[in-house]
Amino acid sequence: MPKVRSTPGKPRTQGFNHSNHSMNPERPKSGLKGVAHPRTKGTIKRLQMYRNFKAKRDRTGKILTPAPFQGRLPAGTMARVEPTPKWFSNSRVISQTALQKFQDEIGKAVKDPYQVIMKPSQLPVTLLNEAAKYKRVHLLDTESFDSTFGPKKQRKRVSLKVRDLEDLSKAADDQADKYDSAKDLDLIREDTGEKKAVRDWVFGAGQSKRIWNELHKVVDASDVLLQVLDARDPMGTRSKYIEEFLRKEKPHKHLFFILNKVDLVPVWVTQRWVAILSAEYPTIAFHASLQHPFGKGALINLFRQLGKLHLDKKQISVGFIGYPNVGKSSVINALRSKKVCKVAPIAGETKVWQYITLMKRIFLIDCPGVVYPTAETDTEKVLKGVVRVELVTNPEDYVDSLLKRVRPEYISKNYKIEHWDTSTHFLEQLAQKTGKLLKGGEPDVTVTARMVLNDWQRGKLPFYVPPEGFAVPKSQEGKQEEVVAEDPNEDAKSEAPTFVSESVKKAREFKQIQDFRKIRVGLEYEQQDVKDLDHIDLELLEQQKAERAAKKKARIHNLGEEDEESSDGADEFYSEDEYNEDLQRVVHKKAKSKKPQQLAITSSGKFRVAKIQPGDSDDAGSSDDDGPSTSKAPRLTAKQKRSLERSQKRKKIGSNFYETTNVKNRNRNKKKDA
Ligand SMILES: Nc1nc2c(ncn2[C@@H]2O[C@H](COP(=O)(O)OP(=O)(O)OP(=O)(O)O)[C@@H](O)[C@H]2O)c(=O)[nH]1
Repeated sequence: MPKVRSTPGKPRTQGFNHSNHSMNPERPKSGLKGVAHPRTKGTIKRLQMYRNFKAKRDRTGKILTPAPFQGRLPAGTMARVEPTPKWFSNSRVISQTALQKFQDEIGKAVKDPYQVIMKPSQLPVTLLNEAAKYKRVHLLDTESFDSTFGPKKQRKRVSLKVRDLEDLSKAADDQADKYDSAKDLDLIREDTGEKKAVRDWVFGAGQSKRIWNELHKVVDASDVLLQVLDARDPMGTRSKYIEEFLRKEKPHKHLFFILNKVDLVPVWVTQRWVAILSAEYPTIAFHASLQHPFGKGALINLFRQLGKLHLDKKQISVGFIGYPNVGKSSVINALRSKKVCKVAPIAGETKVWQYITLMKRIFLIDCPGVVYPTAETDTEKVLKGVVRVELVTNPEDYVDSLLKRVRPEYISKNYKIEHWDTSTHFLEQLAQKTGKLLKGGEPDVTVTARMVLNDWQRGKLPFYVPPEGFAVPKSQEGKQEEVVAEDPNEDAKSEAPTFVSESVKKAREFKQIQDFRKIRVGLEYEQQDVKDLDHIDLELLEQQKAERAAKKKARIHNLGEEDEESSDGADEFYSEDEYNEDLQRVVHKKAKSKKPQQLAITSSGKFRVAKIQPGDSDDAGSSDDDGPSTSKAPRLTAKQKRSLERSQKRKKIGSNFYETTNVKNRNRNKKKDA
């Protein structure tokens, strides 16, 4: 029987479609002859969609049935945009005053190195910079109207700088006036026999493309950057270039200063430099030593504050950047109390960046020393320790400047030489004294000069650049002027504010006031170099100390009942000694008690005691495999366990072969005993 359709030629609009047509999503899959891979429903629907989105045209191309987007509504009908709020989901309108307030307040916070903006990516930061609004569309800058239709469509027009003959003669006259024969490279000059010496390659140290790449890798990988400065010459080892780069290009990265080697300068100098530098960036004085570190507590405290501010981040990377030989690797070693980075008294010891884990969430990155593009002379490079003394060709050339920088009393004391006229005279006397002689008893000036320069680079000769605002003693005025005149960072110096209370105020807000009296100065300074400390922060320090002691007492007293929620002053300063002391005391106390409690150190550095719940899981970061603990024994964090182990360990000298080596029969004797 023939099929019956309601309207011949039109597709079926209702009922089941049983046809075997390949575009029928309902067609039966089985029994299709000659079809190896029948189309799935999804494919058919997609193909239908393409078909429906195409306009149907006749042979001449005239549209018979328009595609949905090509249709025109008949005159008089109204087209409406669907009234839904989703059209506005990505935008928000704020009033002009609110925008102004946002720009003022966030703008201030962004520029302040003492403030941290949390989640900057979620703020409309482009609103801060009005220029950004206009910077977005640069269509005409990148592509002019002439080249819009491709390079071949460009109209070739001769570009002439002048329009007529008059213009041309005027331009020629102007050029003739400006001509400077000294700058003319094509001018053939008479050979005077005088030629510029080729610069020694050693003076290019720390400037190679490779080192700069390393620096940029570290900058990119770090959330926080610590610029390590040498306390003897902080402005000379500081890089305005990097600071500017970070401020403009990476405003979300925090920059701090570490004033290292504070054991080599008088304490008041450290105090004053910290105050000067703190006006610009938070500064921490540091002595990178494994035995007697200074500033470690303050730095760890800073990391903890940062960790607390960025609880959303899994880890915080801290990059150490700075001049060669300022002690970046040493600071890392001091923080870890262990030799994890290679350290040497010569520049360029760190070759590539390296990652070091400090805490569970804090990673440190050591960077090779970078020399920034400034107009430094070779003498400055040698005296800043940028170049290795053994590679310098004529070391005696630099001794003269060295003798001008160090007070004669210190030189006399160090080398037991009373008087000298010139640097050569000094070197000759020293060579005689130390037995550095050539054939025929001639003093070996070169080797002696190397020795003196090495002493200087290793911090054996007392020297420091006087901090700004320091009145130079009358007797030393001439010498100090020379030092100041040679300083390449003269601009930076004059920009630096004097010892203002503003910087002290900032440091107080930052809660990193350090007790400079604890610095162990390793060099003997005399006369004018010895000065009292400014008591401006010391009083505050005492006050803070008393407060902390009272709080600590209360904390120890209340230990067991105190809860994290009830604890206040999460940002309080907590020195490293106090921290270790507390840790030991609490660990021992808890280890003795048999209360079924779990002890943990909260992120705020407080001790939190929480009741053990049945089936309570281990701390996420704890990697100890001490086996399952019973509910009765106090559960300790990995750090506490390690500290407990350390305190219980017997002191050994040397090592037992069977304990340190993985040998087959290690437990043979033990079994026998059993
Ligand atoms: N007296 C004193 N010496 C320090 C201090 N910190 C570092 N040094 C010494 O300075 C020298 C250079 O230290 P490094 O840690 O290798 O310096 P660096 O900045 O990593 O050097 P590069 O590897 O060239 O980048 C070493 O001899 C250290 O012992 C400090 O606080 N006090």
